Amino acid sequence: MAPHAEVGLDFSNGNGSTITPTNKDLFKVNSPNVVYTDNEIRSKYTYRTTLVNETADGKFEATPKETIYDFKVDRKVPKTGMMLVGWGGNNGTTVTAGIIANRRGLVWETREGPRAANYYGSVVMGSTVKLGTNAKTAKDVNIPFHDILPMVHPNDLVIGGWDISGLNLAQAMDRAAVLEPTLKDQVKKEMASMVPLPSIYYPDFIAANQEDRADNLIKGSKACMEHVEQIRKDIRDFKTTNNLDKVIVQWTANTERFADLIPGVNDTAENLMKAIADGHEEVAPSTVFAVACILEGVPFINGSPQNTFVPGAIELAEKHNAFIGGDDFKSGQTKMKSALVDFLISAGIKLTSIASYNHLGNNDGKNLSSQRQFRSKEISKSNVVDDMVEANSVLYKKGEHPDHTVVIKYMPAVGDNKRALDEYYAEIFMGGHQTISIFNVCEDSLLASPLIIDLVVVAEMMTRIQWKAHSSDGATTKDFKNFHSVLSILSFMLKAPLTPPGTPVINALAKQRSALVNIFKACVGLEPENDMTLEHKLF
Ligand SMILES: NC(=O)c1ccc[n+]([C@@H]2O[C@H](COP(=O)([O-])OP(=O)(O)OC[C@H]3O[C@@H](n4cnc5c(N)ncnc54)[C@H](O)[C@@H]3O)[C@@H](O)[C@H]2O)c1
Ligand SMILES: O=P([O-])([O-])O[C@@H]1[C@@H](O)[C@H](O)[C@@H](O)[C@H](O)[C@@H]1O
Repeated sequence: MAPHAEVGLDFSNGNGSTITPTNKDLFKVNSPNVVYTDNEIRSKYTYRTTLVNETADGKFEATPKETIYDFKVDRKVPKTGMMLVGWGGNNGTTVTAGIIANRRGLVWETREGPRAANYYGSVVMGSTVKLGTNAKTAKDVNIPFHDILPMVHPNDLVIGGWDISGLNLAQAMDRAAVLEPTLKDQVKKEMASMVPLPSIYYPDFIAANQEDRADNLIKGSKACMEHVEQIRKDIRDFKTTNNLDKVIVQWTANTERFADLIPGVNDTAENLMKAIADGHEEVAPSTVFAVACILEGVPFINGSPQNTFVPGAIELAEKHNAFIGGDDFKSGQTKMKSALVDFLISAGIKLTSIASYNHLGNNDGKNLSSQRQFRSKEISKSNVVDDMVEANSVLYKKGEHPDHTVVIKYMPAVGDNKRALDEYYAEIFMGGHQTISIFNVCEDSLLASPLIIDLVVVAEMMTRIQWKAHSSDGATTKDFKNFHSVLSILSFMLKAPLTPPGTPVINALAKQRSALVNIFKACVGLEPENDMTLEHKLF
């Protein structure tokens, strides 16, 4: 019997043998539940959970549950384009220069001596995951995250995008004042040839202080179908010109004010499309970009905190089986918060207040100096503790939560080098208190740029993973399906993770990373990392 027939994965390359992984794969899973061919990795994965029922006397009954999934991964790594909205900004210019520097293996002089290009801060390119334990030594074997599945390499990304400012990327990089001159000198020729496409500009959605850079515009100051169609054409032209297989679009433009949620305007896909056609004032530029990408079948990720994905946009994505993700890159202060709060509360320490202040002097800070744009950021920076607090009914009564204040001030002098000051105040054993004070200098764009890379690489990978479930009688649904349109798997990189409607939001950083790693491991038939290490305890 073919080694895999017994698990319903009888899959050969037509001449009766199953092709093993090519030598470019760092590892091969040796399992009857995993089949490799030239084009695909197929796995059969048993997902184990526990269903809990509350009994009449207020106790719980826990019942283990097993669901078997088939996963299919397309192994062909596509030629991929990354189009950034706000390409001429601090993040856009920095991530572009960073990828060029890595692609060319650049080294540049600094006061502390030579520095070489790297992808530090990228979970995909800079972290490792545990593959298993060495059969002989029983020591952990850890491999680069990027090698778990056949992912796009950032060096191969073709980069483009839009900006309301017409500066070329070299001029914009100088304006951003993020990178060392000795590095800029080595990439500026290539970046000078990069010019952002004109974009849509609806003044009421970003701070008035942004108007002076708005000189590269598509005609029209409110939503219309012409804007949607122009953006779709831009994407198609970029794909054709660069002979791309895939394009992923990310919003790294300015933070917009929240859009009002209005029944009949943005509550359904149909109403949103009608609102755009009617030029409704409440449709934001970021939502127009999201709609254009959904209609074009291109994943769209929102790196800013505004509510781009109004209910109508989410419904439209679901209808078109298109991928969306967001919101708001989780780069410095909030990433620290989502780890520290998880540590304190899961250690049984009762966090009672969080004071979260920062000042920065880049254009993002300038835009956020306007109250309505700041409010978008205040929301995304404040909600990040909710799940951890609600999960601990020992420390917190229902509805009880720590005091939490977020302050952001614009101080031009410090530029992109944001100063974050946090105080965490907690109740500890027998009426004691613990005060944790953190001073965190975040070079904001150097922290955000690797997240832009992670979001593109993971989102693209998700377009090549499909699944189907085995029913209790062992039958499976006929066709493979995509993951849900809302890519909540991206949450590790985002402050306010967008999740499928009605599903829980997980902000705890360790849980977010665990979900990302273990879903990718499941796609090659590997068990989730559980850290029990029984092999080191039971002997
Ligand atoms: N650490 C970080 O840098 C960080 C972390 C989390 C979130 N963010 C968010 O990422 C976004 C970008 O940050 P940044 O520091 O690069 O800001 P930035 O102001 O330097 O860049 C934003 C760019 O967007 C352009 N722009 C504005 N409206 C546009 C539109 N409608 N179409 C196309 N371009 C438009 C601007 O001209 C500017 O070049 C902001 O929303 C910010 O809040 C940044
Ligand atoms: O990611 P993080 O460091 O918590 O949050 C940051 C804010 O503190 C900062 O003021 C803002 O300009 C950045 O866009 C970013 O959102």
